[in-house]
Amino acid sequence: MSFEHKALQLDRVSKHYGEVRALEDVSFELRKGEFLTMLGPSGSGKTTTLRVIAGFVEPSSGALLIDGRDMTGVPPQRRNIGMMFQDYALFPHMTVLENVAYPLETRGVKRSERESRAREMLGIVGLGDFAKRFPKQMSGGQQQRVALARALVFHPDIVLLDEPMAALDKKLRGQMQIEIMHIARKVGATVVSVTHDQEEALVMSDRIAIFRAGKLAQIGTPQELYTRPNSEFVADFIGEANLLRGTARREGGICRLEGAGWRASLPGDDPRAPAKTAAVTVVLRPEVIALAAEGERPANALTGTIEDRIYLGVEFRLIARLADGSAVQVRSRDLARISALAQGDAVTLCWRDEDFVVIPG
Ligand SMILES: Nc1ncnc2c1ncn2[C@@H]1O[C@H](COP(=O)(O)OP(=O)(O)OP(=O)(O)O)[C@@H](O)[C@H]1O
Repeated sequence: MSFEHKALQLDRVSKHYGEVRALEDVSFELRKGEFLTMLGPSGSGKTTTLRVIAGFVEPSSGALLIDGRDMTGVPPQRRNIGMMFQDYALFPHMTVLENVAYPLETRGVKRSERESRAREMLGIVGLGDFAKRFPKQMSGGQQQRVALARALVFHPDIVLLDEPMAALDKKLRGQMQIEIMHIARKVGATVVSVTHDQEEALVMSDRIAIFRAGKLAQIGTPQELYTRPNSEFVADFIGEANLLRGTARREGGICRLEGAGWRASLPGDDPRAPAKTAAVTVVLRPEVIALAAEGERPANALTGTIEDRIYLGVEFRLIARLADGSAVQVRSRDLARISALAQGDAVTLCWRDEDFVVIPG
């Protein structure tokens, strides 16, 4: 067994402001070098979690450990944490090099070493030639990389990013997401980021933590959250999801699932199969649904009528209306067959056993 410390551990952390439960029993751990993004609706507890880690907010209960050390009572300046916030607030009267060297100065590193380390970090963020400039002579993306260099230069245990891309335009944001991820990986930084941007979370993160009303709804790799969401909330929050309501019941060794206009089945020993008759919601991503072949009677199927068919170049978006009036979204590259369909046509759609998620209720 390895005794290496986790870079970060939150153990049942809660934060209450009077009646407001900003955080409730939040627990997770990060390995060294891991990149975690916190995602969730406004007011769900992301910023509070970031502040608890930084030490600006003391938890009401629970424990926070950084590199195995309990942080209770340790003030922010005594935690070895780098931060890059929305307004990355570079010092306007200092050169780029002085900005990056600043955290080393406050930590008592001597001048010659400060300068060489700041230069090295500027090289890593691709700004080796900009040391003598002032922030206002740099573009938004460059300024942001200076801020990142400043957050990383003192080899922090953890780097906190709060909406790091919010001030950038969409195109630059996409580039910077990849760049920041690469730089963090290169220096082996353990990163906790907060964003409202789902795509940003998917692009940058080793794992994503989804928050809902102060609680951790689910934490996992982007693929795990997308393919195995544990709730309707997570299914809806990451990507698009069709939610089919129905009932599951046992029939011999098989679990049959059924609702208005759809049916599916699972082997009885499949972990997704409920043990006894229960209300269920089936989650189907639009791209796992296909048109059934002529005359086929698939085990996992839904029948409906075509309501709309939208051509998007590489694929079609199909909207089918089920018997109970609910709509199902399909994304398909079966261009030839879908082109032949018209509004109001009856269709049978199908999907593979491994491509659906069953959620109780
Ligand atoms: N100092 C405070 N006093 C009282 N309530 C607070 C305080 N700080 C946060 N809260 C409340 O705690 C809850 C969680 O807030 P938090 O800022 O962590 O959410 P968030 O997920 O970061 O939201 P956003 O995406 O809008 O930034 C909210 O209901 C908020 O109003």
